Amino acid sequence: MEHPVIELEGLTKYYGRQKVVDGLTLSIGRGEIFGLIGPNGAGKTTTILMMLGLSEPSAGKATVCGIDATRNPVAVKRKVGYMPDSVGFYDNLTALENLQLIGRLNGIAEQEIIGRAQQTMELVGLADVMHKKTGAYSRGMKQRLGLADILVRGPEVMILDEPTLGIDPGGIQEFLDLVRRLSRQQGLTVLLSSHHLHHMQQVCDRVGIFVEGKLRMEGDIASISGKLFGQEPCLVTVTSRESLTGQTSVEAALRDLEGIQDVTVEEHSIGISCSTEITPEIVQLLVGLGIGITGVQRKSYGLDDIYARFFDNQSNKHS
Ligand SMILES: Nc1ncnc2c1ncn2[C@@H]1O[C@H](COP(=O)(O)OP(=O)(O)OP(=O)(O)O)[C@@H](O)[C@H]1O
Repeated sequence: MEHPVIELEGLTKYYGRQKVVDGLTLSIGRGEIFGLIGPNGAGKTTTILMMLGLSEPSAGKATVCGIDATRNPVAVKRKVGYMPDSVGFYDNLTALENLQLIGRLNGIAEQEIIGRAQQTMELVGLADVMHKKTGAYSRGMKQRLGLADILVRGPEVMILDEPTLGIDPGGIQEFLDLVRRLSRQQGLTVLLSSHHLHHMQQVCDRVGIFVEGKLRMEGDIASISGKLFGQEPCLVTVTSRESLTGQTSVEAALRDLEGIQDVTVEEHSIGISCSTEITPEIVQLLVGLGIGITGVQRKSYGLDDIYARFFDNQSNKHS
């Protein structure tokens, strides 16, 4: 990577004798959305705190926007907006007043504050409720206000720790869409931490799987999936309107296709495993045989499979 915005080199943290982060090396590029994925206690928050200069590494280095976070935490703070897993605001002030206060505390010129706060509320989709007291805000609204809190300071990097915690499913989708839109619009680099695989899959350009303080694997979902499941057969399931019971010619014809490994015919479905992607050939053949196809499904491997496979390997190693 040419000019990484976040660069971690051998980052290590001990708490007493417990090694919580273990030689973490990682680069994140400008405008990238990166997901640090790991179970509770993996060391995500500790890593984030070291990136912000709020916790001192036992070894290694965290550089953000070219600044050593440990040596110069104040300069890093100017470049990075951080949203902890629970965001606090003054409940008896309106959202706009809260945001103005944040602007003031961050040294934004008084004549600029109101305009900038209002503009930011529009950006995060809270313009119509900005005069409401934050005590009456839902968790999802507070998370949006958390983004506004970051954006009003004009950062280059956003670090969001478990941002989807406690938001309802519809709210999560909207929140993640918003993060992605903001990142793309403003060229913001985003680091999210989470143990919610599906959420990260929706928003991240690249993810790192982080377990027991170690980065076990990183890349985009497709490349991780390729590494883990590249040798796996393709699994295709075709469902039919008519009963396939006793139609031995269908099975025989499928078995003659190149790349077929196995065929299982049931009453209204055929399960096919193949060594390469030949779904179109399968469909063509079945249509040619006059089968009334009602559905075709190809198993694809997502983050859940990656995670499950990864932990399966882990538990095999430990057993
Ligand atoms: N200040 C501290 N002193 C001692 N141990 C700590 C401290 N902070 C964290 N730990 C321990 O370090 C490990 C990693 O914690 P960390 O909070 O970084 O994990 P995490 O991946 O963010 O998990 P979670 O999702 O639960 O927040 C845990 O075992 C935790 O108990």
